[in-house]
Amino acid sequence: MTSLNLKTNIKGLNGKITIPGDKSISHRSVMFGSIAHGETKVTNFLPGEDCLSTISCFRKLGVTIDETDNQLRIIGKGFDGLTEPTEVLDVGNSGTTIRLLMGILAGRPFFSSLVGDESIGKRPMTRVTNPLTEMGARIDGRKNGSFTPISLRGGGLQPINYRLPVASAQVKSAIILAGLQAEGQSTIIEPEETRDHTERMIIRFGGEIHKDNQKIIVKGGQKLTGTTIQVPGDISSAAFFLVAGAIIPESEIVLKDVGLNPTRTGIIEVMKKMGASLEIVQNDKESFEPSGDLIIKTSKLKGIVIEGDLIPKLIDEIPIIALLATQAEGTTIIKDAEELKVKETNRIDTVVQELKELGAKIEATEDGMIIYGKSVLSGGTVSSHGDHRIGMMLAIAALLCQSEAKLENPEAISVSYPNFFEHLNSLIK
Ligand SMILES: O=C(O)C1=C[C@@H](OP(=O)(O)O)[C@@H](O)[C@H](O)C1
Ligand SMILES: C=C(OP(=O)(O)O)C(=O)O
Repeated sequence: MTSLNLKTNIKGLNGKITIPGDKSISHRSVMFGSIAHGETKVTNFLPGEDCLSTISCFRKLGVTIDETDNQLRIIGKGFDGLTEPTEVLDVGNSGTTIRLLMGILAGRPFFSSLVGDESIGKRPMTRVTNPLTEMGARIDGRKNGSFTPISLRGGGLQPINYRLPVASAQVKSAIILAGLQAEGQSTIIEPEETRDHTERMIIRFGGEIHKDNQKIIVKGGQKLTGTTIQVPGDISSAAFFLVAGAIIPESEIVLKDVGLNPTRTGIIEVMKKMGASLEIVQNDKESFEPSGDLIIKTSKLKGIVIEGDLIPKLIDEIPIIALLATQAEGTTIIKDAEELKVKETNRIDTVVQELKELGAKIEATEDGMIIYGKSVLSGGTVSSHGDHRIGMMLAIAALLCQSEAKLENPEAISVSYPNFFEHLNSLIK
């Protein structure tokens, strides 16, 4: 583990950056390319560590995947073409990889075992293993099947009618992927709408799925066909520069080709409500995932309440929204965000602890946090705690710090944004 001296006391972030590919869509492009028949070509694939873990797992399942310059060529042989792995499948730090992969493996009549890093070892898996077991998969794992390492023997799945106990796109997607292999029709009801990239992928790969508000219906036994996927920029990565542009004096940043799927744009809604000077130029090119350019300028902000069905649409952006709120006049309250406790870290605790260290006035609550603005950030030594989003949030916070700031374990950032510091430095005069 290393530490990095961060840039502090900056005025003016100016310029244009092209945000790297969306992590959720990159994962799914590998998975769907693998379970479809024929060739899939992916452009603007995110070469972050999480997505590389997904590639590595599918190669171990017998799929040929060529990767050059953020482009993939995947030779899919259908669900039936996946083969029993001779090695353990290592998902690294990636919750999306393990949970969606279990949905695919649940339908495969062979044995596999899954492990991940220390953080994955603390994240709950029964939310996925319970419905998959109900469908007929045989799954076991540490602490009565709750945590990795996990072993799985799939095949012979029955369809399911399932009401999700938590709003989670990973759980929904795992059941959809198992449902595609079940005998009959499955129905999934989500408590709040979550990101719908899996549903869009099925249609892009020539399959069928029906959505009626929060009710999703998927038929088993469908044959998917390889296609081309152009991955848009990741709005969750863009979020760091949206906030940086809004809070650093004398800034104007253009973010090119950012994904604008309405199930992901909660951050835009929040920033506009807080008074940010944010312009959206929607791309008109026809795509299965909408995108556009975002232009952000230094803004005068006010505190707001963030809660309810907006939370799943900005769940990964809450750490950086907390920083934004420290620079708004008045109080910001974030509620209904208990899910933050089971991410790469307990993000309620890590955000509060690290922003406090820099001088922010912020307190944790049972389901979120309260941030009192506007506060002056001083400086100090902070840590990513091995969580990429905490690391990037702290690097942006440091830009406002009046004295030195040091980040421990900055390496974690390469999980979702390997060239983050290169992009940040290109905007500093
Ligand atoms: O489906 C996905 O790609 C993701 C869903 C979300 O997790 P949950 O489903 O656990 O909310 C999100 O936090 C994660 O970064 C990516
Ligand atoms: C929670 C995240 O990812 P995952 O669940 O895939 O580890 C994230 O990227 O913020």
